Amino acid sequence: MNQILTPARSLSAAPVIERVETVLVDLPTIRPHKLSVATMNGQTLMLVKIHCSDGVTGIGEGTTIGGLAYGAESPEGMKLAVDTYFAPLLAGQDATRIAPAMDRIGKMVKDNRFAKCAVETALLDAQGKRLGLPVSELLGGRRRERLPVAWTLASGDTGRDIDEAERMLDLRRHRIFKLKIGARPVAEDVAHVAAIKRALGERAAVRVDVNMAWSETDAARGMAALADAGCELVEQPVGSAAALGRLVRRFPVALMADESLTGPESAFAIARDNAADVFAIKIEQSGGLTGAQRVAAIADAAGIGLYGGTMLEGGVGTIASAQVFATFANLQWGTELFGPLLLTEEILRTPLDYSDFELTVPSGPGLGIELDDERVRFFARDGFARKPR
Ligand SMILES: O=C(O)C[C@H]1C=CC(=O)O1
Ligand SMILES: [Mn+2]
Repeated sequence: MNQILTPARSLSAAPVIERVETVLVDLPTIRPHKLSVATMNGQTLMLVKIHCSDGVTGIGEGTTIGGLAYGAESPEGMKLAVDTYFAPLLAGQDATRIAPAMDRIGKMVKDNRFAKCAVETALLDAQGKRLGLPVSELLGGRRRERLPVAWTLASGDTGRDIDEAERMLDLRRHRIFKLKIGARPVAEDVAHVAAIKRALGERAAVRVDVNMAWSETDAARGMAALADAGCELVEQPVGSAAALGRLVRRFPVALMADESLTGPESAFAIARDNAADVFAIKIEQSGGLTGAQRVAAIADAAGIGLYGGTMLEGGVGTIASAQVFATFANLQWGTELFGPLLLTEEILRTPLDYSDFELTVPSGPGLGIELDDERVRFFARDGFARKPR
C-alpha cells in the first residue's frame, strides 16, 4: 500500500532540486493603467529560478495588480512565501516529479495560489528543457500555435482610448478591446463605452471589465445599456458569484467571471449554479498551470466559454499562460496575453512575437524563452544600477 503512495522514481539517479532563487523586478508601464481598484504606473514581477542538480534551471513568475488591491497576494508576500516556506520543502526533491513536488507544497502551504503558480511554472520549464519539449507538450499537447490577444484600453480618457485603439488596429496588433470601467457613475461609463464602440464600429470587438465595482442594481442598469451600445461581454460587474448568477442571461450580452474564479472548486460552484457564460481563466488565480487545465475542463463540461486571462504578467508568466491556453480544447473568446506590451522594458533575450492580432506560442524546450539576466539584475529591486545594453 505504501508503495502505491510513494512517487515513482526513474531508473537512473533522478536530478534533484538544489536551490530556489527569487527576485523582485520593478518595471514601468507605458502609461497609467486605470482600473476601478487601482491605477498602475508600474508592475512588479516576482521571478523564481529553480536550479537542479543536472545543471538545468527553470524560471517562473508571479504578479498581481496594484499591490494588495486586487487579491490577497502581493509580489513581496509571494517572495517571502517561496523563500521561507516553499524552498525548504523543494530542496532535495526529484526535479522530474512535478506533481508530487506540488502535492508536498499543497500539504504544507494553504492558499498562496500565485506563489504556487510561479513555482510550478519553474518546475515545468526545467522539465521541458530536460526533455527537449515545450511545456504545452508536458500538459497533454498543444492544439494551436497562435493565440488571439485583446488589448485593454484604460487611460481614463475616451479620446485617448480611441486613438490608442486606432493605433492598435493600424499595427494589426489587437482588434478586441477590453475597457476598464466602474470608477465613474454608470451613465458616464456607458457613454464612454458607447463612444468607443461608435468610433470603431465593426472593425473591433468591445468588451468591459468592471472589476466588481457595481452594485447588483447598477449592474442591471449598466448591462442593459452596454448591450444597447454594442458591447459584447461584461466581465465581473459585481463581487458576489450569487449576484452573477442572478444577472446572467437577463441581457443580450455575455457575462464573464474573473475575480470569483479562484481555482477548480470555485469554478465547479459557478458552473453548478449556472452563474456565468464565460470563464476568464488565469494560471495564477487557478494556483498553477495544471489547476488552469482543471478549471478549463469544468467549463467545457458545463458548456461555459473560455477566455485566457492575465494578471498583467511579464514575459515569463505570459508564456506560461500561453503554453497552457494552447492546450485548451476550446478558447472561444481568445486571450488577453498582452502584459509584456504594457511594460516599457524588455527582460527576455528574444522579444515575443505579437503580429496579425495574435501571439505566437514559443516552440523551444520548456517555456521556450530566455531571461536577459543582465537586464533582470538592472531592474531588480535590490539590484545594482549598472546600465544594461
Ligand atoms: O482582468 C483583470 O481584472 C486584470 C487585468 C487583465 C487585463 C487588464 O488590463 O487587467
Ligand atoms: Mn478582470
